Amino acid sequence: MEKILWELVQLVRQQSPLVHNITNYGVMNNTANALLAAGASPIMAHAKSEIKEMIAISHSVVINIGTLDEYWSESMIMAADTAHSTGKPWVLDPVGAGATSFRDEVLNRLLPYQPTVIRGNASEIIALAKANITVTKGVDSTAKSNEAIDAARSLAGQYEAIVCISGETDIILDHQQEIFIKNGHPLMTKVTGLGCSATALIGAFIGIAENKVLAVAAAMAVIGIAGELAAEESNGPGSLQVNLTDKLYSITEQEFSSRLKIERL
Ligand SMILES: Nc1ncnc2c1ncn2[C@@H]1O[C@H](COP(=O)(O)OP(=O)(O)OP(=O)(O)O)[C@@H](O)[C@H]1O
Ligand SMILES: Cc1ncsc1CCO
Ligand SMILES: [Mg+2]
Repeated sequence: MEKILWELVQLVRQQSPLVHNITNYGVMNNTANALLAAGASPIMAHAKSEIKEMIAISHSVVINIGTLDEYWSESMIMAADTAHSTGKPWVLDPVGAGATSFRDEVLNRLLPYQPTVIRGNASEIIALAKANITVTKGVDSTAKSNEAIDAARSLAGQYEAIVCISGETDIILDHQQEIFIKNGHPLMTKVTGLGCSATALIGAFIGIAENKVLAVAAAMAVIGIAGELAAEESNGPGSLQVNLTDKLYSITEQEFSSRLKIERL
């Protein structure tokens, strides 16, 4: 497994996929830098007048609703529609799902365009499944991670999507398989938008890999391991952000393979 995932890390470096991002103001810069450091080529663009042409030349699309507004939500829906109808892989980051009815309405309009991947933290994945009125399965008040897995399974089944729940353990699943990755560092939660960077990296990996589940696993593994390596050299969140970008750029096969903590069911 290390070998296959490492080959995907190398493939992103060699092929430098163009990743079209409609993402949020909070993370636009660090997300673009994470993509560049990993070897991909980012383009941040949200004007409705250029969405279709931009998607035509891109390998994949990232839609992140972090700083949603009325104009951007229309761009996102147009982008999701275009990606879906032209067969471009796309990833949805449902930032703040469940926080407001506006977010939930926009998410419910995006989901029918069948994201290739949905990546959120546990509470976002739970909220997304709850907000989705066509989901018949209720969400039990059991332990949080189990609840997120049920929500993720439900979303994966309904939209034929791969769902990734990030956190201490990253869980990646589709209707057939579940992968658990236990890399990363708690300090990563003190830097804004590392989840958004993870989503953007997923965009890069699904843009070039045939096997989309392994693509998501490779993206989550590389950011988790880069985060661990970076945390060991950092004094706090500020230096972690900088060191993590450097590690995404410089990570070696030896570092990747010796640290990877993965389980596949
Ligand atoms: N407690 C933890 N221990 C180790 N790694 C963690 C922990 N929490 C998060 N991570 C890692 O941090 C990265 C971001 O995941 P997180 O779940 O914090 O995203 P998020 O909540 O969407 O963040 P944001 O909204 O700020 O972008 C992932 O690579 C994840 O594996
Ligand atoms: C802090 C913040 N607010 C909206 S988006 C964002 C970045 C983390 O998702
Ligand atoms: Mg997030």
